[in-house]
Amino acid sequence: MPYGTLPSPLDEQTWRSMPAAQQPDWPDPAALERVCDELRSYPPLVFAGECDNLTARLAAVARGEAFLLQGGDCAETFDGVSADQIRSKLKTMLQMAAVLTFGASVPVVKVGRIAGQYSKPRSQPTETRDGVTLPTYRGDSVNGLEFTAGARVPDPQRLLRMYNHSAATLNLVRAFITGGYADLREVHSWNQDFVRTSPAGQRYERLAEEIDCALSFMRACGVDPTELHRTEFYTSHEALILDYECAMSRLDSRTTRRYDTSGHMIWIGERTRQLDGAHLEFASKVSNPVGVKLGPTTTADEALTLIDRLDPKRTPGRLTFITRMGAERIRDLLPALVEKVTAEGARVAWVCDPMHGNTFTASTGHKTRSFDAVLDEVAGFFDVHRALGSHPGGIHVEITGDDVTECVGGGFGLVAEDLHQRYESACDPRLNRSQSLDLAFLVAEMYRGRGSGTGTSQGAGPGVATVQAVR
Ligand SMILES: O=C[C@H](O)[C@H](O)COP(=O)(O)O
Ligand SMILES: C=C(OP(=O)(O)O)C(=O)O
Ligand SMILES: [Mn+2]
Repeated sequence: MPYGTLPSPLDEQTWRSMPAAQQPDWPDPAALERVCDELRSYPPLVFAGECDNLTARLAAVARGEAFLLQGGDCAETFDGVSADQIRSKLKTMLQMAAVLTFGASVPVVKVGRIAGQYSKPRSQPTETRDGVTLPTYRGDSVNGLEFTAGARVPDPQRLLRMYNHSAATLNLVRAFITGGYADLREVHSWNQDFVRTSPAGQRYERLAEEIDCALSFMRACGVDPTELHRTEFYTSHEALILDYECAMSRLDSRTTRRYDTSGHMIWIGERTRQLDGAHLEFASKVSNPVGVKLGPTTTADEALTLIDRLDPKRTPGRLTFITRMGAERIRDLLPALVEKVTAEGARVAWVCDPMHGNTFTASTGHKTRSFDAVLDEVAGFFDVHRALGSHPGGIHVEITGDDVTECVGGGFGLVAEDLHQRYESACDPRLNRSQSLDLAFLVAEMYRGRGSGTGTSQGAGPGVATVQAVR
């Protein structure tokens, strides 16, 4: 048994005396407590040793020896837990990783926003439609997306469903990863349903042929690429609902260190990274690799305090800074943070989230993002890190394997008027499969130093009005 009920100093509870932002207003605290007791009795979803392995991989990212691809839905939904949907997400991540590994000649650490990404911080506590005001949707772990008073009441039973849906998802992901689906020799099969219809698919197919040639060459040289049969794939989510994360934390019987066993990596969001807040306190007590989103208001001193609190021993791989400044501001805002953190001697992994600083409302009323702005933020991220000699360590993206129409631009030149066709996200707009692959190719070029790392924002694209920036 990897986990036991070793005596706990109750360290994991210290966050309770601190302000916790973005927590649901559970109507029945006793019902919540019963749910948490039940969660505490459940097996962990991940094993501490796996979290340590991911820390080691992220240490390579921090040292400049690997690249992080972290991606998936903005908000997973319970209805989305089907074999088809899980396969499709995984396939897209594997294709992006193949493009990056081969195109940029760098090991890629694959981390899904998956098997736990069910909780959402929101800008507003309420939402009004046609004169009716209800609490906002906070993710399937908390309330329902349907716009009815009943659905929007927070229900702690949903935390149990989050556990079960995460377990089912993780089970299938593990089966695919270890059972041969993720074998690099399957590089063509991930593309089967896609190649004919899409320029990105066709470009991918050419790359897959090159990979085949490389594998044949290795075999001809007597190198047995059986290592390629399996890959590593890790899970991550925003550690938002602290009652859940706390109930899922366990002491590792090998080391007596505490881990949040709801996922391999957790991150703290832009809205919950207060230095005196409960989220930071909780994260400081668990040994998983931790990410922190850094938005445009982040000061260098805040970044240094985050390092002191979360990574006092300066363990490479423990802390990942996920910057999300917006395409227009990254070149101005990122250098000071990187310079001060570097001067302090901290070895964090720097990762770019080019999604959350580039959200706006289209003329049609849809919350969207422009592919050009996403690309431009990544280009700015590369520009800054290249100029400062630090390592552009990865991307953190909201993507799906489906051909949705949620972000404008990309290979098919989606415009605002297209967005209604397949807008399926429960929260933020995701890059569809073709846009995700396009991005992977362009990032691979930037990594190799050939791409437009000096790009400028090309605006929102035709037919799209920037009505209102969304934080
Ligand atoms: O995913 C991130 C946040 O939950 C999201 O961007 C907030 O969106 P909102 O501004 O619609 O609340
Ligand atoms: C809420 C999110 O991002 P941020 O905290 O950066 O706004 C997210 O990643 O979905
Ligand atoms: Mn999001």
